[in-house]
Amino acid sequence: MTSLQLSAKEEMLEKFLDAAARGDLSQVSTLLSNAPSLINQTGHSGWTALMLAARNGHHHVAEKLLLLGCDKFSVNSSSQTAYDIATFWGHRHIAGLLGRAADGCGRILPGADLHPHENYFSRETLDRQSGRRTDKVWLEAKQSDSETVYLLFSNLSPMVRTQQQDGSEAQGDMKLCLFRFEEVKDLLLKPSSVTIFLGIEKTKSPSSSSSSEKAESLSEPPVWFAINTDEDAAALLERCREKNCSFPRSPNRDLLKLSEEEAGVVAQARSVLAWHSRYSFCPTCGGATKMEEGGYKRSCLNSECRSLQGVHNTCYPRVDPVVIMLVIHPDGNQCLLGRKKVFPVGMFSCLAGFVEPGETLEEAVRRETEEESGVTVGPVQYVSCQPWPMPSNLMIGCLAVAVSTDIKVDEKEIEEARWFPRQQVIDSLFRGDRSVFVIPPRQTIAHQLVRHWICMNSNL
Ligand SMILES: NC(=O)c1ccc[n+]([C@@H]2O[C@H](COP(=O)([O-])OP(=O)(O)OC[C@H]3O[C@@H](n4cnc5c(N)ncnc54)[C@H](O)[C@@H]3O)[C@@H](O)[C@H]2O)c1
Ligand SMILES: [Mg+2]
Ligand SMILES: [Mg+2]
Ligand SMILES: [Mg+2]
Ligand SMILES: [Zn+2]
Repeated sequence: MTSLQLSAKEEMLEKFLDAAARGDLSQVSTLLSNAPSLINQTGHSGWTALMLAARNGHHHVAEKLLLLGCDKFSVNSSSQTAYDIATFWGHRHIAGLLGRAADGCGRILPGADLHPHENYFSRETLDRQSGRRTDKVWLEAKQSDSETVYLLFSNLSPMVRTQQQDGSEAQGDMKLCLFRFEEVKDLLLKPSSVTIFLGIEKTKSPSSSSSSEKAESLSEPPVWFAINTDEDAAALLERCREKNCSFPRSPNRDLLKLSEEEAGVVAQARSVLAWHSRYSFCPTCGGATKMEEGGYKRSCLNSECRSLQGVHNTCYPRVDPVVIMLVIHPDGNQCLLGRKKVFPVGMFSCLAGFVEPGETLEEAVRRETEEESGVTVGPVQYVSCQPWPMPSNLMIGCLAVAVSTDIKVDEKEIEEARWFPRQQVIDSLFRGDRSVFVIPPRQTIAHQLVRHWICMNSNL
């Protein structure tokens, strides 16, 4: 492609985005009929036409873009969808349009917020195909298929390559190293390796595919597996043809640099691999176990073991539910955030805690808030959840309303907790002001809960 062609394309994109931002429906329609691929493209700011229409309150443009199949879930560099933007700028009619489920679910679940809140670590790019896990013949055939994709984990860390050499922390700076069967087949045979089936790549929407693409899509998309091995890490890195590869040492920080798609795959793979590494022996009798069902089951080898009678949850990968809550002051204008000693300087986050056996989510929110801050909580509302693969938590995000306001922290866990006025939260969240406090990164559900609260009532 020549630079002239490239600039003509760029010019057309600029025109298209500008028309969407101005609400010029006829120009948006004309440009799209000439170049349909413009629909999901972003400009320098990382904003799509839909985001610009949502920002400026152009309902008719947003409606047209949705009708033509644009992706309403894509996010800008601040992780905002068009829905977030419409809500933040107070364009409720557009937020309503974007939040509406196409199949009329709104009638069946009146009053429900049907806009799916997508958190980091939650995007599902693979179809897990759980039915295939018991098909040993199919799994074995797929393991040696030349199209199959392997992720390589060492000490539960995936091999990644870093794009930037300046130690940048930005999301997308890290990419997973992908391997083929030939490159890892020796590892599959090692008794100490654990190989799990992740799923099949999801196919793209068939609506716009040409006939040649349709023929191609008849063959099954690539299958993904993950291997965890205790082979020497330096020798493993030599297997990769890419430069700047490593196994990140600090998952809590480093795994936040992946793209949304790759983070979703890692959330699944790391949690299941961590379960295998922690549950080598049968929790019921202490006997040896064997892996089954593509890595989604471990069965005891002791034929007398009680875990073999009926269904035992010890045989399946564990998930630990954790409630995480943004507690709102009874005046509606302050929220409760706390800090642990281990947090980076100045950082305050939502309170959180493990759900205990025999406890509802609402009770867990009330108990943990009261334990950690001394504040009593009344109504609790679920917002969204986030898999947190360190090693296998499910963070259940809630808003809660306080009925008492005096703070008395549990010093064993929390160093300090405070009520933060809405304006201070806005300054930290949107203006990057670190003078009062620092909010956790946007990949955390804590950040998203705070953002949700601010956007919920904003009419700026
Ligand atoms: N993604 C986010 O935004 C975010 C924010 C805050 C916390 N988190 C995660 O939530 C998790 C729980 O939060 P917390 O530490 O405040 O919980 P918490 O307040 O319940 O306190 C943790 C303590 O509970 C005990 N405990 C009870 N059940 C446990 C279990 N199943 N596993 C481990 N420990 C258990 C341990 O003694 C542990 O030290 C942490 O692991 C943290 O990584 C994520
Ligand atoms: Mg806690
Ligand atoms: Mg606690
Ligand atoms: Mg607890
Ligand atoms: Zn057993």
